[in-house]
Amino acid sequence: MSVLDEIIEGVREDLAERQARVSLDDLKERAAAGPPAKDGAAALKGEGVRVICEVKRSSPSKGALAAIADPAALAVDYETGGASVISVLTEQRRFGGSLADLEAVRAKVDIPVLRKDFVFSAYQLWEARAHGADMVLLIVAALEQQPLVSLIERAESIGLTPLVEAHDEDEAQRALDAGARIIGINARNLKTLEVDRGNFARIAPELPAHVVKVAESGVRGPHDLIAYANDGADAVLVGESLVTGKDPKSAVADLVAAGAHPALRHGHGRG
Ligand SMILES: O=P(O)(O)OC[C@@H](O)[C@@H](O)c1c[nH]c2ccccc12
Repeated sequence: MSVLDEIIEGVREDLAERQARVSLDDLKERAAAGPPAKDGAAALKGEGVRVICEVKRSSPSKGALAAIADPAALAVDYETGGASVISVLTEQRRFGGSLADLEAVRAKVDIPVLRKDFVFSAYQLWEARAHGADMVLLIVAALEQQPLVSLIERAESIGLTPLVEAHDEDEAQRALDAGARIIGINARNLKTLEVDRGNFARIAPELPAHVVKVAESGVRGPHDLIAYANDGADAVLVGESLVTGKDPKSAVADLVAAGAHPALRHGHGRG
């Protein structure tokens, strides 16, 4: 069994427990009572390279990364540093996250918030919306094509902007076929946990211009952002280097400054 399969098995068990406690109708009511979702796509477009900052306590590859007693305070630091979107891991067993984290972050920031989890059901989309998410991650490697198509459509119909994650050419093609408008290329293979920063450079140039391209994982600092920018990234998604660093606010500011550099404008350094 791959790491991804193991994670999904745990997610299924935890989901069954929540589904037994909270009805879909309850979630829909909560979602309707809250403010409408913010436009995640708009937040990632425009000049320069945008930075998505992640609240991440642990990971299957590295174990514990940071305690993060106050995820909302960290998210405020990210926002103050210039983040465009906050990603909140809600998977409990391997990443140490929760829906409570998502809700706490949502309450304190104004920028769009992404629910980062292993989503395979409409129930999880409603959970995301009910707890304040504006965006949701959908992982191609974890989904058959038909569910992927349905989840993208369903997410959009309830106001969530899907970020569709691929890690190789085939998955990127499946994401495109499924109608994804924002595609994340993960440097990490979720089945083996190996990181290959070359993934993005291989795949991104093949994607149509209208697709928002997000480089995910392995960004250690501004030099990695600039490399991704030169390969056509519209945004980067950063977790570990921010939560393990001393000063997340200034680390984000350094990334944002690198991403806003005039040399990267107009085709991100290729024009
Ligand atoms: O911590 P990093 O290397 O900066 O990576 C962040 C993010 O890309 C990573 O957490 C991630 C990318 N895709 C995922 C899917 C599920 C869980 C986590 C992820």
